[in-house]
Amino acid sequence: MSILLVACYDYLPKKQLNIETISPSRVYANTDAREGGDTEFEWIDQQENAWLCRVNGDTPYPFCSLTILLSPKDTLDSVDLSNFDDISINLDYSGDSNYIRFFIRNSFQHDKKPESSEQDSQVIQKLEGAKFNFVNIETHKFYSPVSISSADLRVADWWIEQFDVKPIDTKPDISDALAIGIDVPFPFPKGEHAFSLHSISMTGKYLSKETLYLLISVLLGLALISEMLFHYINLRLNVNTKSVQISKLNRENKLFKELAHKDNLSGAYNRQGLERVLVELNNKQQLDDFAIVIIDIDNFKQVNDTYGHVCGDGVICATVNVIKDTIRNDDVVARWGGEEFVILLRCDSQSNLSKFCQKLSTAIKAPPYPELPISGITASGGAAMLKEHATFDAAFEHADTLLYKAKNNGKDTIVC
Ligand SMILES: Nc1nc2c(ncn2[C@@H]2O[C@H](COP(=O)(O)OP(=O)(O)OP(=O)(O)O)[C@@H](O)[C@H]2O)c(=O)[nH]1
Repeated sequence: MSILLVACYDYLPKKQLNIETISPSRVYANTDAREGGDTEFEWIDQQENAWLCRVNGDTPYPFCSLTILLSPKDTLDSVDLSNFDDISINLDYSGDSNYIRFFIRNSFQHDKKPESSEQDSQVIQKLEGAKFNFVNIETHKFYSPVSISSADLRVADWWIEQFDVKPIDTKPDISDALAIGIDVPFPFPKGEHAFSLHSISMTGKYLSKETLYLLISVLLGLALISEMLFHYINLRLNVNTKSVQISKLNRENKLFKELAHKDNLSGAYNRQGLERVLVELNNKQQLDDFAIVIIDIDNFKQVNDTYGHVCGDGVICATVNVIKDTIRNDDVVARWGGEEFVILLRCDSQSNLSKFCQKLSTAIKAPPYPELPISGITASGGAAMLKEHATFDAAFEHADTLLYKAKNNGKDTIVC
């Protein structure tokens, strides 16, 4: 798109300015008669913008011009013509000059006020010091409308000398134009010179090449920034979605891990769960603060056989609930298998362990199963302080031995 715009720059639509040439309020004739010369200006037909300059030959530097103000005489506002690069002049000329001079007068601030006589009109006073941009055009070209480029304009040497203009200000400038005009450059041949001005128009690009390049650069920059912004927002959204997915996966992972460590039926830890707890306690070097209690429900086969497996399952769950209600938060209960449970109990002395065993035995026996068609559930168990054994396995074996002892001694007791 940008390349296309640059390539087609010359074919882009142009703006046009038609100079109003016949309004009496804008047209203004000037001759050397103002300075005592004898050159004469005469309208042939003012409506048709046709005039005559008569050079009588007694004035060393004769001049006779038609100046067209770009705004009415009373305001004399300036117009920016710098964006117009083509000037078309449709003029008929008859006379002996080889050149016609086209000029544009541009506002100029002089350090010193230009000299002008008291009698000079305000217009002349304002135009007096205006920069004189001009181009000489060969008269034979005027058989048809002549097109000139504003780049061909130069600043008149006489104007530079007359006002002692600094070099920096000697470049052509039509950005603040007050008037345009037609006259004959030096040497102005003696005799009659007839002019008939049909039209003057100027055309120019709406955008200068520099502005177009700047605009394209800005647009490309904006497009680039938008693109980057779009990708950034997309990326952020993706990251957000991914982090939501990751935290969901983490939650699910945690849940699955939890489930993998729990017994489906009773909700107590399973063997893997107990092992994990043991590893954690071992890492924290807290194992010695605990005791192990192994519990086995008495005559459970009979429960199953009498009331069915569903009832047996209920007894398992109820027993876990009783154990959970008896232990503290720091303690852990795991289903070791069948109707056998392992409790890790935070306990600092053998006497406290005995008290707990007694309490648990009573709690299991104390018909806590209103929803089940049975009562009189008892359990046997064995318990050991971990700190009194070299390893957990050794303590487990000892507790297991005590459990068997309890079973053999008539059940319904936890030995420690
Ligand atoms: N309902 C149910 N029964 C189970 C489950 N796991 C094991 N059992 C049963 O539990 C019974 C255990 O019987 P035994 O090992 O003879 O023990 P017991 O009848 O309690 O005898 P003592 O331990 O000597 O008091 C077996 O019949 C198993 O089938 C379970 O998850 N649910």
